[in-house]
Parts: sequence; C-alpha cells; structure tokens
Amino acid sequence: MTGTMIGVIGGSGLYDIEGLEGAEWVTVDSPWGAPSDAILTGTLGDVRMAFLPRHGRGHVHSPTTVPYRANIDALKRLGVTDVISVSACGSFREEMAPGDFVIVDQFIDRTFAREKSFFGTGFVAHVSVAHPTCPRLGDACENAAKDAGITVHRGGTYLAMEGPQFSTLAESKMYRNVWGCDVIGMTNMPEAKLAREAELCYASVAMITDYDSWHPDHGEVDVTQIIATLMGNADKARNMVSRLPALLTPDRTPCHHGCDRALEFAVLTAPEARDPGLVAKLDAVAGRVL
Ligand SMILES: CSC[C@H]1O[C@H](OP(=O)(O)O)[C@H](O)[C@@H]1O
Ligand SMILES: Nc1ncnc2[nH]cnc12
Repeated sequence: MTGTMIGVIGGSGLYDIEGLEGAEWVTVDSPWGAPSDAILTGTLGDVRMAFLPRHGRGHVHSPTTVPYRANIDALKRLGVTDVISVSACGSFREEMAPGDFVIVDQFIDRTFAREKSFFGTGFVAHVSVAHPTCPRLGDACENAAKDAGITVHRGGTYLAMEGPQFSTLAESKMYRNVWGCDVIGMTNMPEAKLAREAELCYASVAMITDYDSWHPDHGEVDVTQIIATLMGNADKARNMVSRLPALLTPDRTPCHHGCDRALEFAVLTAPEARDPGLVAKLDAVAGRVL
C-alpha cells in the first residue's frame, strides 16, 4: 500500500465508482457537520481510494447546501492526500463541446451563500489560492482522460455561480466575452479553497454537458439535455478514474507546487489567543501546524 490516497468527489450524474477492491461505504464523523454521504473506500492496484458523491446518493444536496467543509474534512480525516473533483459544467467555448473534459486551472468565485473557510475568530489563517489547482494532479487527470479516449482540454477558467438557476443570457455573455471564462458550474467553490486550506492537492475535471445560454445555435440551457449528456460523461469519468492510480507516484513525495504545505506561514493568531474550541475542530484540517 502507498502513502497516496486519491479522493474523488463525484458531481451530478456520478454517484459511485466501480472496480474498487474491498469496496465499503464508510460513515465519517466530522466536527464540521455531516458530509454529503458515506464515503466509498477501497483500493485500485496498490493505491487507496475514497469516493464521495458531492450531492449525496439520490442527489439530495443543492449546490448551495452541499456541506463543503464537512466533505473536505472527512476526506482528510480518512487519509486522502489528493482530491479530484469531477463536475458537470456548461461551456463558453465552441471548441469545448458537450462530452469533452476540461482540466480546470483557475476559478472566478461568484458564490455568496456558503461557508468558505475553516478559519475565523480565534484562529485566523490566510492561504494563497493564486494557483488553486495542483499541476501534478492535473497532469495525471489529463493523461488518464487521454488514455480513456476522452477529448480533453488542458487549462480553463471555471465561473462558480451560486445557482440553483442557470445564468441569464446577459450573465452568460459577460462571463464569456468580458471575463474570459471557459466553463461554468455551481460547486467547485468553495471546495477548491477549502482543499487548499486543508493542505490537499486538488484538481478539477469539468465534464461539459452544454453550451450554457450564449450559443446562438443551442439556445437556453435545458436540464433534460444536460442529463442525457451526463450519463455518457459519467461512464467516461469512471474510465478516467480507474486509470489514475497508475499515473500518480506510488510513494508520497512533497508536492512540488506546495499544496501540502499551504499553512506553513498562514496562521496569524498567537498560540495564547487561539480559541480552544476552534483549534479542536481543526485537528484534521490543520493538525500539521497546530
Ligand atoms: C445537473 S445541472 C446543474 C448541476 O451540475 C453541476 O453539478 P456538479 O458540479 O456537482 O457536477 C452544477 O454545478 C450544478 O450543481
Ligand atoms: N450551464 C451550466 N451552468 C451552471 N452549472 C452547470 N452545470 C452543468 N451545466 C451548467
């Protein structure tokens, strides 16, 4: 068994993965509340795996009510080192077509009704999210997707909106033409920020389901069309995930990008001024620096 443990957060349409040896759904208690669901654990080859359906099996949580902090805390508590987020997304680019995957590397966060940090009064910390995704993990996702025969685009900016409604036409045009975004979804923020706070490597794979509403030939977003594309995308995602263990270094070495040391100089609150209650809740997320 290796030091690496891959955590996959599955988005809309992806509620399980196949082929895990010793597969078992385990309930993980978190001081940040209940995660979206139990977590499917097992091994692929000699790599430990954990799978968490972001919206829960049966699609219970809306993008706003997904318990993002509990999810990241629970994955870290289980021993996950690398988080791969898989999400359904709309596309702002003609060449990023439904069925394609995009390895997202930047975000614009327009969400406003979610808890966005593990830190706060009594334990203040500021991490950098200038480069919010891990290039090493992105390489593995890109190569796994190519091996699975998926059309994959490397790099892209993801507009994270609050939802649950889709964008207006004016918003869609602004995100595409003025802000230069490539894809749109409702769930990668604050997930990516929280993964960085928890010192976890994070990569985001956007599975394109639609052209949002800007495209003159496709009209407005239609959830029935999204669901039809989602089913095929979910099979592709399972294929991609099954190839990941072979592509990540078996023994855990420090992340070249520094994801696993994000808290090194981030904490500002003096030890004697820290809130013991909050410190206790941070045992998994920030245990390395407490
Ligand atoms: C199914 S359409 C809207 C839904 O799809 C995306 O979900 P996820 O990121 O979990 O795959 C989007 O963010 C919305 O939650
Ligand atoms: N067009 C879109 N906007 C927001 N979230 C989405 N998820 C899938 N397609 C989407």
